[in-house]
Amino acid sequence: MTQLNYDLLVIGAGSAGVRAARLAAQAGAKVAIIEQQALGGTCVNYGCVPKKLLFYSAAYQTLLADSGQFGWKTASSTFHWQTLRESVTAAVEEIQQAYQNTLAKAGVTVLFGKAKLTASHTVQLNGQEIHAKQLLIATGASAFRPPIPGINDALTSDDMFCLEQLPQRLAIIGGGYIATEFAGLMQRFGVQITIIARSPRLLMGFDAECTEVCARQMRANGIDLRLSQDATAITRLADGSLQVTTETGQQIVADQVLVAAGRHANTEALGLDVCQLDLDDQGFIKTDSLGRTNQADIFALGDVTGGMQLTPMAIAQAEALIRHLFTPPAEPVDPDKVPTAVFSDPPIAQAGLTEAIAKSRGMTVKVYKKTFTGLRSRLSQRTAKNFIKLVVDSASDQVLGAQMTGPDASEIMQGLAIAIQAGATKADFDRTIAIHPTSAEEFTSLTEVDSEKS
Ligand SMILES: Cc1cc2nc3c(=O)[nH]c(=O)nc-3n(C[C@H](O)[C@H](O)[C@H](O)COP(=O)(O)OP(=O)(O)OC[C@H]3O[C@@H](n4cnc5c(N)ncnc54)[C@H](O)[C@@H]3O)c2cc1C
Ligand SMILES: NC(=O)c1ccc[n+]([C@@H]2O[C@H](COP(=O)([O-])OP(=O)(O)OC[C@H]3O[C@@H](n4cnc5c(N)ncnc54)[C@H](O)[C@@H]3O)[C@@H](O)[C@H]2O)c1
Repeated sequence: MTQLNYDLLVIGAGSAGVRAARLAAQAGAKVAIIEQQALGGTCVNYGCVPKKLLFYSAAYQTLLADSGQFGWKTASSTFHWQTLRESVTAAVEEIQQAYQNTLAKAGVTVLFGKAKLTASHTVQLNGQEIHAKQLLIATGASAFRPPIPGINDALTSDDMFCLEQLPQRLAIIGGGYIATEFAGLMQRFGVQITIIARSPRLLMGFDAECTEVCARQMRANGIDLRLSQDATAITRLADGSLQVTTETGQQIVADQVLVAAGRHANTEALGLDVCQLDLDDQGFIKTDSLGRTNQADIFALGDVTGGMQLTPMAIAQAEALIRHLFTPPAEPVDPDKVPTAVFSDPPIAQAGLTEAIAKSRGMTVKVYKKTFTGLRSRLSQRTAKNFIKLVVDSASDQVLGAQMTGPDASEIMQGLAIAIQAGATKADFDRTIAIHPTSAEEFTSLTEVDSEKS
């Protein structure tokens, strides 16, 4: 059996693993990274990147539908899924290649195959034993299938990117990021959507008013939202369609079912028992804020550790760990400062604290918010409303959080996240000169609302 030795061995070449491996190699360590599928992990291959490309495609539906009011005489347009799917695949392959080049340039050895721990410093891969002084587990997460009869007939988000053809009717189980994003995309591509969500509203971690504005618009777009409904079974009917039954006896018939009920840690068959790593009650690897596990020299980062399952979070954790190992001290990532967006239709974005979180921590806050119609809707005649909100600490005037539902929310929020990170006050927002005419300018002129009365 061949033996290989490294300073750091990374398992999983997704957002967390690739960043950690590259930085460690640049700091002078002898590093190898093991990947069982494609470089780039979920974000590049089955997540952020292909999803956002579908999102851009879906936006054309709106633009084309409204173009007449803006003076364009267009021939009737049709949507061709296979063309989009092939363009997206080609773009993803280019990014995989860019990852390969980046790792090679940094001097990281890339090994393909499924890694399994055989001792706390030893991994088995394709019949080889690999030893490392330090081990980093960055194996990510995959779609969780709730244990209900027929669940194996459901698709996961991974499957959505390789569909041969789009279904006419899609039932989506779940009310989080993936459910709302795919509902919006597929609806724009002409698929009839029903969402079956256990929660009383969509996107429970987001501001309730933001999600309400989004849900109202989703309904207006024709999406059937069944909230507070727990799916209890999926049954294949005689004509090949699938029927989802809920706890309250509702029955939804569709051609395909997408399960988007959260993601579970990729730790199965990894051999974690040989090093007695502590896991939480959902199976995620327990770490401290710098990625240290209960075992010396074994670290874990990204989705496999639970918490905020976002690419920038995985990358920031990797940067903090490598700083801790090579150029200490390192500052852990502050989850309160992680902005996020849902690429739903309309999109939602937030930075900092929501009103509910701030209040649950006993903070006294002032709330500023506004519902308005974007200028574009004046010509398109759309009824969609934008909603924006600022949460401000009453004592210091510091802006604790910002939220938005509406077009470009994610792009606008990235700028606001910088202001919040820098500790800007409401007075700073107010004395900022607007860029006119934009939706973002509304953030510079918000007046207070008594959130208890509104
Ligand atoms: C549909 C979807 C859309 C998303 N959209 C966004 C978005 O818009 N913005 C955002 O910030 N986040 C988004 N995310 C979340 C984001 O993709 C993840 O948070 C991020 O990819 C996590 O990175 P990671 O490195 O922890 O894990 P991953 O990227 O999942 O990487 C883990 C890698 O480990 C490999 N692996 C697992 N086990 C083994 C083994 N035994 N041996 C070898 N290799 C192994 C896997 O094949 C995988 O490549 C989305 C996720 C999904 C599913
Ligand atoms: N734009 C982005 O940044 C983005 C996009 C997609 C995914 N992601 C990441 O991926 C993660 C996974 O996405 P997700 O949408 O699968 O998870 P999620 O945690 O966002 O939502 C899961 C949803 O499934 C529901 N649910 C759970 N068990 C259920 C059951 N048995 N029956 C019915 N409903 C059930 C929950 O109530 C919740 O609404 C997200 O938490 C997010 O971190 C991020």
